[in-house]
Amino acid sequence: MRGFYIGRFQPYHNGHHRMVEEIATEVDELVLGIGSAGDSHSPRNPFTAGERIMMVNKAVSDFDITTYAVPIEDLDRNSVWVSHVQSMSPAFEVAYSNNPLVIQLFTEAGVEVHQSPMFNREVLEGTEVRQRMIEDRDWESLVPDEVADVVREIDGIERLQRVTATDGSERVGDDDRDPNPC
Ligand SMILES: Nc1ncnc2c1ncn2[C@@H]1O[C@H](COP(=O)(O)OP(=O)(O)OP(=O)(O)O)[C@@H](O)[C@H]1O
Ligand SMILES: NC(=O)c1ccc[n+]([C@@H]2O[C@H](COP(=O)(O)O)[C@@H](O)[C@H]2O)c1
Repeated sequence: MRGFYIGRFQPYHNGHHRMVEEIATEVDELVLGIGSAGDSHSPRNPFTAGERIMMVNKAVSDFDITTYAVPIEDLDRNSVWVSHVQSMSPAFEVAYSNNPLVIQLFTEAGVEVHQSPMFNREVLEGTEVRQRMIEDRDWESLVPDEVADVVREIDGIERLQRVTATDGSERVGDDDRDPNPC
């Protein structure tokens, strides 16, 4: 049986890895959807699809299943997103997600969805990993070694810190202003 698991994987961390470990007991092939594939170089999505494919491929190579990493770009229309995913991915029988919107869209499209427990979510969260990267605190212990190697290879910490920094020109309250005052 072939499964499908999508995430932004910004970066791929030990929570994702535990989830793949569990999924590997249920399927013999797994498609790893690299979500929001067009996004990169921003505080929430610092890494490119290609960089995330490197992280995922290297990290899952020890598991005893066949995996395929497939980049999936976002669409403005949720109602056709599952068809978009299916058009890009090898066919799959079951989708894995803990994301309520993803679960809803797959369920409405008639695709079986399995959820998993959240593993050590207090720290195993992409947001927490990126925050630690920005603050030069220990992030390596939250990701597989292969992912840490990729982040170092691409100078990922320097990039994230730079795209997160402001140039000091913003004023307090700027974000609250109506962009189209009439
Ligand atoms: N610690 C975890 N245990 C189990 N599943 C997780 C864990 N962290 C994320 N997931 C699940 O993996 C999928 C992909 O998650 P995603 O790539 O958005 O990671 P995230 O940690 O939620 O990232 P971010 O904080 O950047 O939004 C989602 O279904 C999410 O619920
Ligand atoms: N309309 C859309 O493009 C659409 C809908 C649902 C999920 N997604 C994507 O699927 C991925 C879901 O992963 P997360 O569980 O990590 O949020 C994200 O990249 C998200 O942007 C996209």
